[in-house]
Amino acid sequence: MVKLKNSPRYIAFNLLREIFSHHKYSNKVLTDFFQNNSDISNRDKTLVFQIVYGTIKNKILLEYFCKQFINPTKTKLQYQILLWMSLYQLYFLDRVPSYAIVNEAVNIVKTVDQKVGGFINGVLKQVIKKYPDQLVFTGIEAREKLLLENSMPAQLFDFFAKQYGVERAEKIAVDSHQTPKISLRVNTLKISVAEFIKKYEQYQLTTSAISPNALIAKMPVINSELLAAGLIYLQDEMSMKIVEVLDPQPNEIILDMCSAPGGKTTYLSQLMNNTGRIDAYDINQKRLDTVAINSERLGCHNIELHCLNASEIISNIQYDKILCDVPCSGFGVMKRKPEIKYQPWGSEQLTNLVEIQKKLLNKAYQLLKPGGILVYSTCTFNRYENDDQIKEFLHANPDLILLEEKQVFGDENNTDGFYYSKIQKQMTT
Ligand SMILES: C[S@@+](CC[C@H](N)C(=O)[O-])C[C@H]1O[C@@H](n2cnc3c(N)ncnc32)[C@H](O)[C@@H]1O
Repeated sequence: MVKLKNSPRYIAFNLLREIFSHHKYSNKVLTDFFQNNSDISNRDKTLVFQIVYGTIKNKILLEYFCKQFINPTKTKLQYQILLWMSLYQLYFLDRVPSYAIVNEAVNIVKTVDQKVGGFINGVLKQVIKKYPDQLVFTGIEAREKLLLENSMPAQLFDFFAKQYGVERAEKIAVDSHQTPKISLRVNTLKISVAEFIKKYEQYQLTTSAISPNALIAKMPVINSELLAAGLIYLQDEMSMKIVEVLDPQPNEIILDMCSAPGGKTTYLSQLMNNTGRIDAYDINQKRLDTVAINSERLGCHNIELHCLNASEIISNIQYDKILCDVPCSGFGVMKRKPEIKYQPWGSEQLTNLVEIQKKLLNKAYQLLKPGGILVYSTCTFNRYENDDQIKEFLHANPDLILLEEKQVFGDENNTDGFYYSKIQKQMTT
């Protein structure tokens, strides 16, 4: 039993249960787990990561094939999860023979309930008999195939199609299933981009067409010494672009209303060359601690942290510039966090987010000096959170001018999807 508890599949099963039962984010669950279990070998870590991430990424497809053999309404979620992850290993990973996958699934389920071993064994053997080599679709239409292949819930697809058209929704679905690039920001507080490229060519780096300080790596940098030394921050190119749109200058006083985990805050600091001051707020203390850790690692010394609901800031400061990078539905980062697709998105959840964003925007308006610049951004595709939100904001505050607005879709440059608008408060006459 001790052996089983250390097995990557048993670990993956438990992490997947946690993610699916409590709507948690896989990157957070995986990071926390590995931080608390540093004795796991790199090889086992990779397998756990592959099974967890691959099962989530392909959940709708795996569920579709499992349903041919079980009645999901009568099968507990945890047994379905075990079947999904077993099918993922059988048809997407080629390292392990099928009998080993079946045996281990049976042993895993026995730790939950001895009596269910036969059921899991039977289902998996039927699946292998029907699909000896690969999972094949029969008799389904193009739309259903697209949704299954990209594990896109039909309701979410229709939501995108209603707002942006069917063609765009199809691109969103396909992009949501791609593998994101390894994009990193060179911390020019410590090293220049040119020097970095020369010194670390083993990561097979290429420059970015989107940001001068971004590089794309072919080799993984996740466990590298570069992170520990604060030479890089793992950041999507579009996330960097948003900071560049705000265009922070040395010695300015800048407000960052929703700063955690600190990707944009520390980039602001970098572009200001550690001068001036950034007031960085976040409502969540644990997440704000991460901003502190990242700032320390990157050598950013012009950041003051405040744990508070930023829509309730009481201050006389009139900021030169404000970044309002609000909490949002996050549909632009589905290829990094595929579980976003399966959250129970209803009008209530989305309306709540829109209300929070509106309050943050209203506070930003109060705290922006005349002539000052505000950048509002989300990492999502949803007009209510994006262009409609800003239209209403501008309508309510006629002294604001829209300087720039953009909805970026992830397929355009294999980046995360983002929306931003750059707004200026007119000088009083
Ligand atoms: C999109 S994330 C920010 C990402 C960050 N700007 C970056 O680039 O690393 C949104 C953040 O807003 C925080 N948040 C949510 N509601 C808030 C509020 N009312 N006031 C301040 N922060 C809030 C969340 O805790 C979360 O960390």
